[in-house]
Amino acid sequence: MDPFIELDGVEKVFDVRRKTGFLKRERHRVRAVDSISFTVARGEMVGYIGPNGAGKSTTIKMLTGILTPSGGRLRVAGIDPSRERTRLAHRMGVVFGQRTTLWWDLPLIDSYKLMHRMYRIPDARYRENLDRMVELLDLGELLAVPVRQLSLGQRMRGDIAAALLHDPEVLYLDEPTIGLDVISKTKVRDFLRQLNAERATTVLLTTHDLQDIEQLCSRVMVIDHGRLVYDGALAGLHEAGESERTLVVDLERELPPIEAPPPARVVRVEGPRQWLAFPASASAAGLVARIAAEYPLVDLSVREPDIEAVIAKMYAERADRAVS
Ligand SMILES: Nc1ncnc2c1ncn2[C@@H]1O[C@H](COP(=O)(O)OP(=O)(O)OP(=O)(O)O)[C@@H](O)[C@H]1O
Repeated sequence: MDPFIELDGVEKVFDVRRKTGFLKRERHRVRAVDSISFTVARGEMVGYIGPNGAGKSTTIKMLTGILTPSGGRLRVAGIDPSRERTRLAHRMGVVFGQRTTLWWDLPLIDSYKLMHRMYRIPDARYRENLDRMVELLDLGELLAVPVRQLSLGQRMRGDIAAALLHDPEVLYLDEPTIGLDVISKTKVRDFLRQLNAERATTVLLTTHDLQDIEQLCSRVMVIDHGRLVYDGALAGLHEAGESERTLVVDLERELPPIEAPPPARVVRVEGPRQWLAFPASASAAGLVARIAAEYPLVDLSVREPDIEAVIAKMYAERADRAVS
């Protein structure tokens, strides 16, 4: 593996002053990122998720060199971002879903022309990249439109193109699909998939929309209270979250709750239909055989745990542990 992004025990502590009385201020420290270590290989597309205030944006700001870590070691392409931010700027692209890097009053194309000069992109490369972005992100008719007149989805596509005109090796995306309609989301996701496949651009993606992760990332990192609590395949989150699957059983008639072998248990009864929860890691076969032998079974289906529920459960369990 060629580690492109490397974090080793990285920390970020903010000193915050809080007003506690008329003239009284109290200082306290917020540990926004708490000893995080991970590596991302060149060409990987990784999801970086966590609840509000978990430390995602702080991590991205350190990766881009906007913030300096309070401790630990951080390198991107072998470069310390906070020390050599300008050198790294030519090799990375950043898109913040809630902010734009485009000039509000100018037509989209003028922002691109300004970036062409700012990043000193060679003419041929600029033209080639621009043509490609215009085609893939469907920007043709938007180039002459002032940015403030673009819809959110159009502006987001415009911002993604802007972040990629200089051919960065790594792209940081902070909520790239926030507020977009389904069609725009699909366009953005299709484009990112293609970019990653064709150019092997390394992508770190922060999102609250788990479909972004499901459709784009084979690896996901979960951060909570500044700590990395999971790093692995999306599918593995089910086990990490100790989630449950549901067996939906249709009986011939309304009956009292099925007596299932624990930990399986009936969680809902509606007429002849009953819902049984059982651990996602267990096989359904034994449970199904037992119910079929003892009850007048008409039909059944197994429902996989919904990934959002798994993650919500994971956060809730960690919060419980922190309190107890
Ligand atoms: N400049 C700052 N000064 C003081 N505290 C800060 C600063 N920036 C972030 N924090 C605090 O650090 C913690 C992590 O914030 P961060 O913005 O990184 O979270 P996040 O995971 O990106 O959240 P969200 O999903 O809401 O954007 C929060 O408690 C936040 O209040």
